[in-house]
Amino acid sequence: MTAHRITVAGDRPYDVVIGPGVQAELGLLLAGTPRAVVVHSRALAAAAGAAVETLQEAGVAAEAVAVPDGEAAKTAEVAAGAWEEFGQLGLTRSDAVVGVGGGAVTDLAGFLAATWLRGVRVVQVPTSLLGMVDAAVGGKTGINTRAGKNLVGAFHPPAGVLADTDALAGLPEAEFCAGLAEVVKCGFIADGRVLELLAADPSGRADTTELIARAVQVKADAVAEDLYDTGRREFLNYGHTLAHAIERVEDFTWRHGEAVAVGLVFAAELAGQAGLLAAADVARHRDLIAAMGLPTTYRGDWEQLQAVMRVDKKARGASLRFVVLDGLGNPSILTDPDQAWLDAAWAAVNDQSTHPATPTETA
Ligand SMILES: NC(=O)c1ccc[n+]([C@@H]2O[C@H](COP(=O)([O-])OP(=O)(O)OC[C@H]3O[C@@H](n4cnc5c(N)ncnc54)[C@H](O)[C@@H]3O)[C@@H](O)[C@H]2O)c1
Ligand SMILES: O=C(O)C(=O)C[C@@H](O)[C@H](O)[C@H](O)COP(=O)(O)O
Ligand SMILES: [Zn+2]
Repeated sequence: MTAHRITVAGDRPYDVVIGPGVQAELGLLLAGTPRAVVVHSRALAAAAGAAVETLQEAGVAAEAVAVPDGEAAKTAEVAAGAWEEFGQLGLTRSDAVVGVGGGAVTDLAGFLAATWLRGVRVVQVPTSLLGMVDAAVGGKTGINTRAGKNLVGAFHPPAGVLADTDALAGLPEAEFCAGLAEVVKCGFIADGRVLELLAADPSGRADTTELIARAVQVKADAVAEDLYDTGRREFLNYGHTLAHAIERVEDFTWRHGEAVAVGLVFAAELAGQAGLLAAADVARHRDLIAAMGLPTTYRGDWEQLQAVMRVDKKARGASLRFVVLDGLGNPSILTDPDQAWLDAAWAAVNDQSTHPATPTETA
């Protein structure tokens, strides 16, 4: 099977390569680089080992640096520990960082690359579906703080992204499913074909590579126009205002994609309340997301969630801003929606009678 190659345009364009075995291109991408550190969690030690080997065969002195798994990687303490290791390894500006893992590790690896010596190259090798379709692409890097998700970070585009679909064979089903939340998000905001493919096969297994390529194209188009998130890129945040609040309130024990799934239903309900989205399209959100095996409801403290939403990066001063759809495929920003609309949208996702156990409990 030939690989898909999607170029993300910008000052320093780069390719996202998608397909089986594409990790082997790492040596080519970093040829001539004296040294590289491969940042990974222990869960991905084998994939990181393969990356180190590929680099060494290409003449790059490569070392693996292990960090905690999942959201536990995205802390100031972990970043500080990695900076110390980079110092001991003597990483200079001609060297590079390679991120191997899910979105949490690629977010951290990107942040380390953005901050070390005020910026060294990073190549991302995402191993989760969510990392391939979203996190590893676009140069948003960051870590969490007690106040919220991704509150510290930098825009630091990668030098390349190698989405090796062979890695998905080892990805747990619940993680694959969580990654589909970002895929269906791209369907709702920009690419109706994604919605058709997922409606025909909600598991996402029949057309995985096409779905990855379509989601990456949606992201590439937004990032190329608006790297710094001041306009069109904000639409990629569809569903994330509530999602990030859920993640924070749940102490980052909810999968990002599962929180996004609830956030998408909430955002659709909000647009319905605002008279922007037809009832059938609101129902389409809920039905498709449920068919995909993702949560559509959440039981939580509405006052607390609203307080956390106020530190969302889209907020401006006292104004809350939400990405909503003014019809499918037509995202826009809704500023300071009526409290009654917010309360009604919350009531629609806070349906305790159908609420399952938290996703990580059922994994
Ligand atoms: N920077 C961005 O633009 C952006 C976009 C979307 C999401 N994100 C971030 O990405 C993170 C979520 O990423 P995620 O869903 O990949 O979660 P994750 O990184 O926590 O990975 C989920 C789990 O899957 C495991 N895993 C990953 N690949 C595997 C494989 N091939 N085989 C077996 N296990 C594997 C990981 O070890 C981890 O336990 C969140 O922190 C989110 O904020 C960032
Ligand atoms: O790339 C973007 O821009 C996105 O909004 C993609 C999101 O899926 C992603 O979760 C991102 O990390 C959220 O960004 P944030 O700025 O809200 O932290
Ligand atoms: Zn996201």
